[in-house]
Amino acid sequence: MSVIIENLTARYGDKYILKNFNLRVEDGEFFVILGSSGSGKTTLLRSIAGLIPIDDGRILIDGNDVTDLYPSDRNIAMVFQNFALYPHMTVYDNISLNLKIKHVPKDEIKKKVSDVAEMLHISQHLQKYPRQLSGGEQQRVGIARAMVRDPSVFLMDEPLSNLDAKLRREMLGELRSFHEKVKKTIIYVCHDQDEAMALADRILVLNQGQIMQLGTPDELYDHPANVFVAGFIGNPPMNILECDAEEKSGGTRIDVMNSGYLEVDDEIPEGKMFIGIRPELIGLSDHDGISASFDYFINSGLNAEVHVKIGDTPIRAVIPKEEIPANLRDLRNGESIHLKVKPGTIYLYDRESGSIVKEVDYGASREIKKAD
Ligand SMILES: Nc1ncnc2c1ncn2[C@@H]1O[C@H](COP(=O)(O)OP(=O)(O)OP(=O)(O)O)[C@@H](O)[C@H]1O
Repeated sequence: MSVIIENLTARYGDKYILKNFNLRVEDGEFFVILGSSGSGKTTLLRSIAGLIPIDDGRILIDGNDVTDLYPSDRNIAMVFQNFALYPHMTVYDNISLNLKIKHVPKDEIKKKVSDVAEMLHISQHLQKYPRQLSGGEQQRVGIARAMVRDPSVFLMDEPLSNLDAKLRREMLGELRSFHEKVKKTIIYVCHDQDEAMALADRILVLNQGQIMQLGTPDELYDHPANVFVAGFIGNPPMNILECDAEEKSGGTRIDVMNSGYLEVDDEIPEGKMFIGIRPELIGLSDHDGISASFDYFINSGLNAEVHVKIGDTPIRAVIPKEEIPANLRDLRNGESIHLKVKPGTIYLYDRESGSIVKEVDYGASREIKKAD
């Protein structure tokens, strides 16, 4: 079912967290709210759940105004970061508790619990206590407990953040397939862009209560609308560097931190901006290109993440295995190195507002010229 938020205002004391906030989540969407700590994600989720009072605005679930309803009457279920299971109850009792409170007949409870337990691969644990389960299993119990209530909307607040990296990866896949099975609206809060990219149909990037961008994972990755999103999406994130654009016959010359320049055929407004270059587009060169100094590298086997600096500004390059220079291991910290930019999209952002000025297909047009 759809969730519509109209002109929501929420504050703690005199501190406004969300002001005239509007959002529409479509029926059946896996919708992720992504933002760093303190951006207002939990406040937004709790407002939808009815767990905190809101100052102004309306919340509609499936077209019905639920603003004045108790959380229990909103037909939503929440899954929390800390699982919040009752330690003295078995898994079966934890999952079935809400149904018992609602006096659902015993047979029906049994069938519902057995169905969700099967779907979440926890059937063999129903008679155990939470402490006898791994973190991932406990989290599945938390989801099962939300699921048996058959809500219209699932609200999930960082449900995977207490799990170790390997388990979190596994759970990402399971959550996606869970969503495909139940086809319910899920609103999911997290601060990890990898998690958001893996799960979401659409992502809302939130910063200090403001929507920075809303779009599909690909839209956010391919067309980040501002430096905030550019620096948030992508792992490692995009390099954002100061630059200065100057018109040059038939194109533009972009000076990068007085350490080198790129020439593009596009016409770009002249002046100081930020240039955004994905780490995957940066290569190393022996002599020409943008001057930088070597810092260190991390070899992942598949590629090398090379860290360099221009002045105090760190820059990351991700070099595929086959392009790693033979002398990389010999480079010393502080040694002079040169960067080249491979053909691909580069981004120019306004220095003041941080908004996108232009996306430029760097290198492509010149390659076409060569082909002529
Ligand atoms: N009960 C409260 N009383 C006062 N201020 C609060 C309260 N809860 C949250 N805040 C403040 O509101 C702001 C937004 O908090 P919120 O929990 O919504 O952020 P978040 O994006 O979910 O962060 P995190 O990822 O750290 O949970 C923060 O500055 C926080 O300190």
